Amino acid sequence: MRRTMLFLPGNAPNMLINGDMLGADSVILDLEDSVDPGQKDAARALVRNVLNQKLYRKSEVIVRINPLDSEFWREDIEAVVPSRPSLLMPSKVGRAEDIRELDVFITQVEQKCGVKTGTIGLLPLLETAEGIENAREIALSSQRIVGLFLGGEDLTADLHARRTKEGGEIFYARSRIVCAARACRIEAYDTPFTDVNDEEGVRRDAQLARDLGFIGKAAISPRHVDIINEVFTPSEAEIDYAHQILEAIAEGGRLGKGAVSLHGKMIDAPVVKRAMQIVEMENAMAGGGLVD
Ligand SMILES: CC(=O)SCCNC(=O)CCNC(=O)[C@H](O)C(C)(C)COP(=O)(O)OP(=O)(O)OC[C@H]1O[C@@H](n2cnc3c(N)ncnc32)[C@H](O)[C@@H]1OP(=O)(O)O
Ligand SMILES: O=C([O-])CC(=O)C(=O)O
Ligand SMILES: [Mg+2]
Repeated sequence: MRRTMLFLPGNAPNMLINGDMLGADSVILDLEDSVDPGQKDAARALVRNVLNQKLYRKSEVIVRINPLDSEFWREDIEAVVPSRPSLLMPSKVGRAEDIRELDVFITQVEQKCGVKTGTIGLLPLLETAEGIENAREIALSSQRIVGLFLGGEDLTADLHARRTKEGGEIFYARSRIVCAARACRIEAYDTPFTDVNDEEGVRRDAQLARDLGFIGKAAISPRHVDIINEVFTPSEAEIDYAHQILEAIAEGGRLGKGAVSLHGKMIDAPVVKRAMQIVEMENAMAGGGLVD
């Protein structure tokens, strides 16, 4: 499960040291926008140390790298791939060709440092109008890709829109990313909510994302982690209802019915599919494992 993905600036040792204790399923060690251009070398060295020392035992480690039109991305990859993060998050991905170029370079670095080809996965960050429009082609551009990630802050700037807590300005992008990801049988992950102090706001924003089909969400503050985890974890009531649905349809099946009524609501194949998704999540939680 990647319910909560906590961003940590790659040049903030105090945050990096504590990052594994904050309850996030994944951490995203950032070499991009939270690191000043003059600090990129220092951040790479720090992130590599964190990876080599295996400071993260509970959270999956993802490294966000600089965009392909920057001078930094090759050095980012050379610095961290030998230390094998689970995933790289390329930022501001606009086109499938960007990912293909990146894939070739990652393969070269993997070969150079004796890492098996294809070990490093990719979670592209789509945060430009071009990236949103090309979401499906990007999703299909490399076997390394495990999901698509929405970056609402840069996207809003690129759209010349206004960022609101309600998120109307990114509604289309959210839906498009979920649809493109699911069309390619991968998952979609939502942008962070940036008001650190607004706990109700982050809860509402996470609920909206889950309703739309995202299976996890970024956080920029440890204060958002428990809330996001809760929203993306099926509640006991949801799990109980899912089991009731499976029992009701099994009983219907014995009577030769494909649609039955449960508490006045119609239960048929798509409702059963959704119930099975909840039960799968319940089982994944019980297993406690990370999934791709
Ligand atoms: C649009 C984008 O690109 S988002 C992704 C890039 N941005 C980031 O990575 C930013 C990550 N977050 C942060 O840097 C900070 O949380 C800020 C700047 C947003 C807010 O900073 P502050 O107001 O100082 O946070 P706050 O007072 O809530 O911090 C409380 C504690 O949590 C720690 N903390 C804050 N954010 C994080 C984090 N993301 N990860 C780990 N620890 C953190 C602080 O170090 C502090 O610890 P301390 O009490 O031991 O000193
Ligand atoms: O990675 C993210 O979700 C945050 C980000 O860069 C953005 O919103 O521009
Ligand atoms: Mg961004």
